[in-house]
Formats: sequence, C-alpha cells, structure tokens
Amino acid sequence: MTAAKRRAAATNSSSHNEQHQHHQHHQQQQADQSAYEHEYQQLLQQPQSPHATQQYHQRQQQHAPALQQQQQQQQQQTSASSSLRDCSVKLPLDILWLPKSAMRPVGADSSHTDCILVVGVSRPKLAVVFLTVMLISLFLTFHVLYDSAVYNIQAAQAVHERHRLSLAASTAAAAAAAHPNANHLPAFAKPASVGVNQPQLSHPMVFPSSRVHFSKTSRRLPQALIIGVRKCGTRALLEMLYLHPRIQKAGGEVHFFDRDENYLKGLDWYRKKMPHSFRGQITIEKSPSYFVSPEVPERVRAMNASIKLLLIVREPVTRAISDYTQLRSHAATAILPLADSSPPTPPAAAAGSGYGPSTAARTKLQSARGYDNALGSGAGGKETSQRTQRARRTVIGTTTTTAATPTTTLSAAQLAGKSFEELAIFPNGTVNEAYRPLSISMYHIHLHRWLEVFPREQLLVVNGDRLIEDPVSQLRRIEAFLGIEHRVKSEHFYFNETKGFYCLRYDNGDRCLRETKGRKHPHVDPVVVSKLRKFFAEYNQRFYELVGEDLGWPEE
Ligand SMILES: Nc1ncnc2c1ncn2[C@@H]1O[C@H](COP(=O)(O)OS(=O)(=O)O)[C@@H](OP(=O)(O)O)[C@H]1O
Repeated sequence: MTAAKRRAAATNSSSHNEQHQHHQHHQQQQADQSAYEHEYQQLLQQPQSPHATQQYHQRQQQHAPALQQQQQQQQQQTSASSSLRDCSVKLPLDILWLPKSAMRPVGADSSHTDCILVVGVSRPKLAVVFLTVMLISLFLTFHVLYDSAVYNIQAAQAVHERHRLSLAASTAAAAAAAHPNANHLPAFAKPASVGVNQPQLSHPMVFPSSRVHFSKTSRRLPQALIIGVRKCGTRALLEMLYLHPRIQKAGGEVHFFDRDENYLKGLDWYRKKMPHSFRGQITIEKSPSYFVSPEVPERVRAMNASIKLLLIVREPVTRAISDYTQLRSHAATAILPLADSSPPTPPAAAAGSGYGPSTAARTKLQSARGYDNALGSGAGGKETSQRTQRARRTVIGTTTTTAATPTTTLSAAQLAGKSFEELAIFPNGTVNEAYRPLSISMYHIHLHRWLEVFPREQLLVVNGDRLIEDPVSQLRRIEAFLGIEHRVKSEHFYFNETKGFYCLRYDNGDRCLRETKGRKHPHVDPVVVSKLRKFFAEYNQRFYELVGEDLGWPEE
C-alpha cells in the first residue's frame, strides 16, 4: 500500500469513526431520553414513593445538560432550515400529483387515468407577467419567421420575373433582327399578331438592379403629378405608367390642391391618400382640375418645389367636345331622381360659363360621377356618393349667364338637351369664350400661370392624341423625363377592336379603361368645328411658344 493510500485509508477510517461515534452518541441520547421518559411515566403511576421521586430528581439533574444541548441542536436545525427556505425561489405554479381516487370520475375515459396533475397558481400577477412575456416572445418569433418567408417568396418571384423579361426582350430583339423592314410598323401589335404566344407579363417587379433589395414601404407624398388636362387621357396615362415597376399611383383623384376643404386638412391628410411605396419608387397622383385652378401651382410648390409635372393635352376642339359629351352624360343621369325636390340656387352662383351649372357645381357633378376614376377603385367611394347627392341637388335650377341669354336658368333637363353647337356658339355667330369646355382648352392661359411658378424643365407636355395611337413612344419620353429606365413596352398592350383603344395586359388578365373613357362623341356641325379651330389657332400658337414645340393641331 502506498503512503498516499494509507493516508487516505486513515482519513476515511477516522471520519468513519467520527460518524460512528456521533451515531452511538445519538443512540445513547435517544436511549437515555426514552428511559427517562419511561421512568417519569412510572413515577406518575406511583406518586406515593418518596425514594423514587428523589431518584427521579437526581437523574433529572444528571440529564439536564444533555437535554439542553439536544434542544439547542434542534433549534439550530430549525433556524437553518427556515433560513434556507427564505432564500429559495418560489415559483408561482404549484404542481401536485394526486391519486385518481382524489377525483370523482368524470366520464367513461376517466377510468384509464391513474394520476391527475393539478396545477394551481399561487401568484396570479407574476403568472400573468410570465405568460405575457412568453406570448410576446412567441409572437416575435413567428413574425420574424413570416417576414423571412415572404422575403424569400418575393425574391424568388423577382428573379423569375427578371428572367422572363429578359427572355421576352431577347425574343423581341431576335424578331426585329429577322424582319428589319418591320420598323415602320406601329410599335403596338394588333390582337392578331400579339397572339396567345406572347409572354404574359405580370406587373413588373420593383428591382431594377440585379441586387434584390426589399426595403420597408411607406406612404410618400407624390414626386410627380399629372396636372391635366381633363379629357385628354389623364387616366390612361396614369394606368399606363403604373405598368412600370418604379411607379406607384394614387387610386382616385385626391383633389388636394384645388379644393380648399381638402387643402386645409394638411399634408398629412394628403400623404395618407397616397399608396404604399418602396424607396426608389415614384408616387404619382392625378387630378386634372389642378391645371385650371389658379391657386394650385403655388400650393404645389409649397409642398415640393422640385416636383415633376406631367401635362397631357389633346387637340383643343376635340377635347372640348369630349368634355361636353361627359357633362351631358352626367346631366342626363342627374335629372331624374331629384328633379322635383331641389330648391333653386341664387343667381350669384352663376359662373358666366354659358353652360349651365356654376363652376363649383359642375366640378362637384363631374367628380361625383367618378369619371376621373375610370379604372381605379380608388379611396373614398362613400365620399363620392355623398358628393353625388350634393351635386345633384346643386345642379338643378342653377342660374347661368350667356351673352345671348343674359340670365338663363338651365335645368339639368335643359342642360342635357342643349347641343354643343348651341352652347359653344352664340346665335350671333361669335364663339362663347366663357363656355367652360372651351375656356379649359385655352391651354396657354393656364400654362402661363404654372410657368410663373415652375421652371419649364420641370414640366413635360404629353401629346394625348399620340398616346391614343402609340402609347409606347409617349411613355418612353415620360420614362426619360422621370429618370427611370425604359420598361413599359409594346407587349404590355393589345389593341381592343371593340373599344377602339389599346388596353393593358397584365399577368392576371387584360384590362381596358371603363366605358366612361372613349364615349361616342355626338355629331358636331363641321362648320362649327372649323370655326372653333380657327378661333383656337392663335391660342395654340401661344401654347406652342410656351412649350417650345409645335403640336400640329389643325387650324380649320
Ligand atoms: N387607352 C385608352 N383607353 C380609353 N381612353 C383613352 C385611352 N387613351 C386615351 N384615352 C382617352 O382618354 C380620354 C379621357 O380622358 P381623361 O382620362 O383625362 O378623362 S377625365 O378628365 O379623367 O375624365 C378619352 O376621351 P373620350 O374619347 O373623349 O372619351 C379617351 O379618348
């Protein structure tokens, strides 16, 4: 045996001896105690023996120190265990296993139960906090998992879409190389040639660079505005631009800058009307009446002095006839339900437009019809219907002033019955310049106001007649103006023979503008058309000078 082992054995045996001695001592104490108690019981049974009593007291004195020591030890143990209990953490949940017999059987299956787990809450507040923290952690975990799943799906879609777009582009390039003479053809394929084989493009993706990046979206104030002109294709332009991945559009016409009741609500209100957009996307809103409302340019500049402005124009006489067609259509639908219930409005409401309702009433009526919302479901359907009711009430019996009939009260029925010729030309043969559809077509007057506030480079004039015939060429110009890559191509369109217009091609189907776009115009006397074109020739020249481009509108 080594010295170390011997030492260990010695230590072991000494500690063993100590334990043994302690045990013997304890046993001895217990034996003494029980003997003492036995003796005391006997003494109680024989109280008449003085000798026994004396012996008992002698023994009591002998055992007193040992008893005292034992009591002290017990006290120390009790205080030690109580101090331990104080330090231990007490869980709010008490878990108790009970035998089956502790519970009354509940159903047939209960016979299979051997034990029942009873969980009681001893500290409800702590338990609530504990559970809340658990739930929040669970929610955050799922949120992170969900976000990353969405991210992955979108990233996969983006890569797929880019692949398809590049395939489509290379197919188009190959076709162009195979048929070099086809260059003179319109940029748009008609339905027959667009064909079913043409790749169907979804809404373009949002990632212009090869690096797919998903930033958070937020509602942003518009960085570009389509300011007008009404009936020149503002809706078509917005919907076509929306094919571009970098464009986001406000659904309906917000009329923030031209309606005081909206403008007074402030920019936060306006921002809330905007769609969510990614950083790098351009938000566009269109309200055609911005162009003709004198207070608007200054208000727009106050919001964003570097905003980009899109102005779409059309040959002025055709535009005026289109405007008339729409107003007549609205008046026709306005007369029936409220014809006999609306009080006449005072003559002061007259706008001298020579048309019928005052400017305000007409504006309300026009917007009430939602004709500017041709495609968009747009926000504010309820608001629109309320405006419809107001407008209907206002339009009836509105007093108007014309040179031929100085104070004429036109009902909606009369309004609906008047021809364009009657409204545009006075009986003496002169042009009614105050007739609103004509005054709106005097583009140079309105544009002048805008150019007093914004530099020319911030405004792009879009040719609405060309947009109807060849959207891609106009869109290419707009893409360059907005500083975004050329992405809207001919495969995004097809020509709808029934409608007579190009419609939009989406991944999930094709889409044309509503029937309120492209209404059949009434026949207008060619003499009147010629007279009006001559009338506008001078104004058009002024407009060309302002924009620095001759749009080639006919002069008779
Ligand atoms: N692709 C396509 N589909 C349908 N309509 C088209 C399209 N492109 C341009 N347009 C012309 O848009 C004219 C309506 O102009 P707006 O949208 O500016 O009207 S509104 O002021 O918002 O009411 C509308 O005028 P009208 O034809 O007089 O109804 C159309 O000629």
